[in-house]
Amino acid sequence: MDENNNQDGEQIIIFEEKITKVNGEVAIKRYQRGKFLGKGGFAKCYEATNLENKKVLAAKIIAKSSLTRNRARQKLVSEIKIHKSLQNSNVVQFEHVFEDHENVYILLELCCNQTLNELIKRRKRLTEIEVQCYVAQMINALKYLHNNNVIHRDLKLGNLFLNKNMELKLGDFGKRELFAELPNYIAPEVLDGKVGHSFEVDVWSLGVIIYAMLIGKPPFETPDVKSTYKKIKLNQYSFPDQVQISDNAKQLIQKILVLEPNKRPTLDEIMAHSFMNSGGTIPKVLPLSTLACPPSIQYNKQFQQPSRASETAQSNPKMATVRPNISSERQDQFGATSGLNTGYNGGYNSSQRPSSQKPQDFKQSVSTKSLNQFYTSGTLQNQQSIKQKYEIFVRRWVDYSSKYGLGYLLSNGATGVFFNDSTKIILDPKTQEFEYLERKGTDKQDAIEKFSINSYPKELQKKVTLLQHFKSYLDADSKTITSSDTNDYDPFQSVYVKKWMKTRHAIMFRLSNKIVQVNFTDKTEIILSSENKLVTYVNKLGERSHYPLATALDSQNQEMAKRLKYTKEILTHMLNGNTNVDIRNPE
Ligand SMILES: Nc1ncnc2c1ncn2[C@@H]1O[C@H](COP(=O)(O)OP(=O)(O)OP(=O)(O)O)[C@@H](O)[C@H]1O
Repeated sequence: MDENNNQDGEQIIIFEEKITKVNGEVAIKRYQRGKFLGKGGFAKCYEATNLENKKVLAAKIIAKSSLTRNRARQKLVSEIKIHKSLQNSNVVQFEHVFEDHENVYILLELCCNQTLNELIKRRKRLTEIEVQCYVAQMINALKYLHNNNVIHRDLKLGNLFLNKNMELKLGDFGKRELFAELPNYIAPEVLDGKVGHSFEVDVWSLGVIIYAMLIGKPPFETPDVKSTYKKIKLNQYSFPDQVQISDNAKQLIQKILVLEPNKRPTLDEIMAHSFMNSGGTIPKVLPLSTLACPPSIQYNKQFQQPSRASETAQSNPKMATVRPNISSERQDQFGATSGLNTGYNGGYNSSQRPSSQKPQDFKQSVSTKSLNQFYTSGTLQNQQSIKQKYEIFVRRWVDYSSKYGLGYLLSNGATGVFFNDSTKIILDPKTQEFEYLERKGTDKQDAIEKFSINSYPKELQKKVTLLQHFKSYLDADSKTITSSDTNDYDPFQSVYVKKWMKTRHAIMFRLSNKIVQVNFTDKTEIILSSENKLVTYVNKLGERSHYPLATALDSQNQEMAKRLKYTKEILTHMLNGNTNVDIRNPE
């Protein structure tokens, strides 16, 4: 591998394949190493661009020094041999292999949306329509493998990749050390060391995967390998009460997870099971937005039986009403933005206040005592104007900063995005006009430009599309938006998130109306209006109370006072530009 610097001083790493022709001439193919994708037992994986045709691939680079053991070499050879022979729309495409004196390079189809393992970590669990979509694709891959007499033997969430179009791709054909890691997905007969175990081991793992996708963790998970073995061998697992899944889903898992291999259903039987086959259609692929959040109600409607589509229970993630006739149309909500795909690391979170916790009327909710104190502090302005400014806060938010930014919905109905490049966008819910804020040069203030959602400069296309996707997600629970919310929208005073930061215990927003809002993980909230010298506290039950800022720290309400102190601390960090702090628990 050669290392060089480009004009900007960035390091460029090139690796080359030398091909010696029959006539002795040497041809060289060059690849530029790109972003690091991950590390396996033997390989480091990077994006790699073929400099001849600019095709971007995944390169698994294996140091020859790690292959000193015969067994490791044999396993690598068998991985390459098997993988090279496979071609299926749901199997990671093997592109090429070559070596130099240092490394072996395996070039594969790039799956830039990571694996289902990262997806589940991010999303916690998936909805049934998503699980059906992934199971249908897994079955397609497994049928192909089994028809070609290949047993994968190492099916797990981490080997199920997602490419830029969100197609599921089964990868990693290099089962090396069987017991190298926690054996969560391994079939009991494999653990027993029974010889001749067959295709049914993959079916078992598929059952474990279905369980893990729906429940959020594998069924036999324990802190140590020995207890997991024991649980698998005794087939000891249960469905937690706190996660609701359909009876069809439970039945399918129970049918698959049986100790006797030949009693497990075949792949065709799984495909014909009522979990996969009870009305509606299964999307061929899922929208990119599902990397961060569940598909919207509108999206799900397209795949439900017409009779079910009108039911209000759609918000229930239990969706077992799909048939296995896969819809041929791509239903990618992000369609136009698929070029935005890059790797994805990190978290997702969202906060939503039940609609019953809509802000109460200012007059009713401020106690007479605190109001008196407030009046005497001499800062009271027109009560109506306070109400308006004071009421604008962040109602819902989605942290997708690992890729794009923070999306949020304000209490006045406006949707905004704080992009990772610090530009901001805020959409007027009534006129469908948006403001785009960008800091230019050395300016201290953001420059504000106004456009309509139907006409804006081409370079804003990705951002507007993202705004719309954030909006459709944040609006998904229509109960949280009422027309009275949008009536609060004041076109002359558009409010947006100016800064935000997250700690282990809270997320903090600083709004352009000088409001600081902190949402704690225990659902309590502080809203600090420096302009009105007012603190609003939302307790764990969603009840709101208001305190004059001057006396709030000494308040009888210890719970609130602690959180206010915490707010002041993070605010100081935020104002000093330290957004990467982790402050002690507010308690
Ligand atoms: N085709 C691909 N596209 C994108 N990322 C990939 C691709 N193949 C592998 N990776 C990523 O590269 C990392 C290393 O891959 P590798 O297959 O070596 O890992 P592994 O399966 O964990 O290792 P092992 O084979 O030792 O179990 C993984 O984190 C994986 O997510």
